[in-house]
Order: sequence, then structure tokens, then C-alpha cells
Amino acid sequence: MTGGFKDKLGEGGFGCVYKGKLRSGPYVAVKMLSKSKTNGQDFISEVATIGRIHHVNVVQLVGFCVEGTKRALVYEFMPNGSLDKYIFSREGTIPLGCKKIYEISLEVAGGIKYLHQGCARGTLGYMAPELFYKNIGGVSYKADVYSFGMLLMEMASRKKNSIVPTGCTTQEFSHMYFPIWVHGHITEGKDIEIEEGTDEEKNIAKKMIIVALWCIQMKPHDRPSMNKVVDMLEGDFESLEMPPKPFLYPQETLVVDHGLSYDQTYDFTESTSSFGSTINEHTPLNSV
Ligand SMILES: Nc1ncnc2c1ncn2[C@@H]1O[C@H](COP(=O)(O)OP(=O)(O)OP(=O)(O)O)[C@@H](O)[C@H]1O
Repeated sequence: MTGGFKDKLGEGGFGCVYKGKLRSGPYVAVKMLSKSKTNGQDFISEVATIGRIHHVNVVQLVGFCVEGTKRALVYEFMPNGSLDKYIFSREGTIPLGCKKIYEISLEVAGGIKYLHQGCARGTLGYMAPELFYKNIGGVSYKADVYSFGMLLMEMASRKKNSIVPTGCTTQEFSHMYFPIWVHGHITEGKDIEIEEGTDEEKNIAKKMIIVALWCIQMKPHDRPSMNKVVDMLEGDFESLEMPPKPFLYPQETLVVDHGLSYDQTYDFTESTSSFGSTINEHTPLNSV
């Protein structure tokens, strides 16, 4: 199917992805999962669940392979590749305009909202309350909201949420960490710099950033549901409330005179979907 794994599309947290072609004609992306500890039956049950997910903004699973300890997932092929090449300008690529980026962010949010609603399938009375009432301790849902917030921040600002170097002072940290910087900037009533951006585009970027700032609140409880995120993105910029200043670490771990202390971390690892990529790559929580 992959012709000997010769066309590597990329690599994610779960393994490498190769381009393949089904005998019936269409191209596919084959994700080779790193060595699995679960048995084949568990994998097939998980795949059966994922296979029931159908949404225009969620890549469709079209098949799977199990052979010994090897596992592979087969997805429909996305010819345009990863979003990052359309957000950050690189040689040979044309970055998308502000409105298009906004539309894509809305569609991504719609896809995650669908996944969160789909995960709550079950019979009322047997379903755990946190699956039904998403606001009571649904940490896994809110972890996805955080990841989406980081992505949204990157999409609006065209800046990578890069890791802040260790050893910097709290003041240096506040200037270097974009979400904190931009929070101060908007609170002071300043515009978001967009090259040749119209007023409408500046407002769209501001709206995306305010929603992103809500999504990346330190406490999961303070983050909105994906339902609310979609509403906020679709609504007017003027009707949005400014969120509290974001923190990258739980506040009690900040040691003001000696830079940052990393001894307590927050568990953001639980996730219901594969939208965890931004968190794995760009937050230092996993690197401490
Ligand atoms: N369906 C697909 N069609 C085309 N390319 C794909 C497809 N799925 C993945 N890729 C390519 O493979 C890369 C790795 O994808 P993968 O889904 O494994 O990881 P990720 O989403 O980048 O991160 P994570 O594993 O943390 O979710 C992507 O960045 C993309 O370039």
C-alpha cells in the first residue's frame, strides 16, 4: 500500500506517517504507531470507535492494520498537508490571509466540538456525570481546549508559541512569552500588528487572540467549552470579555527573584483527541 514506506509525509507524537495508495485508487496516509502495549483486540475496539467519527473537519479513518505488535491507522489523504505551512511564511509558500485563517480556525473548533459531543455518547443514567455536564471536572475536554487555544494564538499572531528559555527572570519571561505580552497589549487598547491589515482584519485577529487567551487559562475550569469557543469566535469582537492574564505555570511555582521554579507541573497530558500536538511541541510543560 505504501510501496515500501518510501514517501514519508511527516512524524507526530504517535509515530511516522507515510503516503500510500489503496488498490481501489485513492491516496491514503498510513500512520505507523510506535510499539503498542495493548493487545490487538483493544486496538480493534478503539479503531471501531474512531471509525464511527464522521465530520467534515475531522480526518476520516478509512482502515487499520494489525500484525504482531505492529499497528497502523489508515486515514484519508490530505493533499494540502499540515496547517503550519499556511500560517508561518516560509520560502516557497504563500501564507493565507487573515479571513481565511479565521475561517479555518472556526472549522477546527467545529471539529473538536463535534468530537467532544460524540464522546458523550451513551445511555443516560449509565453515563458518568462529567461526560454529560462538561463543566464538572471534564479535565480531558479542557486539555483539548487549551491545545486549541495555543493553535488559535499561533494562527492569529503568525508567531510560534516557542518555549521560553530556562533561567530568565519573571520580567524577561513576561516580555518573551507571547500570550502574556499580547494580553497586556490588548488591555492597553493597542492594535494587533498585521501587515497591511484592514481594521476589519485587525478586529478578527484581536477576537481570535481574546478567545485563545480564554482557552489557555491555567485552571481547566476557567477555560470555556468548545461549544462556547465556537460561539465566541462567531460572535462580535465587542461583546467579548477580556480574560484574566494567562500564566504558563501554576502561580505558586513562580519564584520571583530567581527566575522560574519548575518543581510542580500540571497534568495536561490527558486528551480525548489527536489535537494535542501543539501542547506537546510548544509548551515547556512536557520538557521540565
Ligand atoms: N491524513 C493525512 N494526509 C496527509 N498528511 C498527513 C495526514 N496525517 C498526517 N499527515 C502528515 O504527517 C505529519 C504527522 O502527523 P501526525 O498526525 O502523526 O502528527 P501531528 O498531528 O503532527 O502530531 P500529534 O501526533 O502530536 O497529534 C503531519 O504533520 C502531516 O504532515
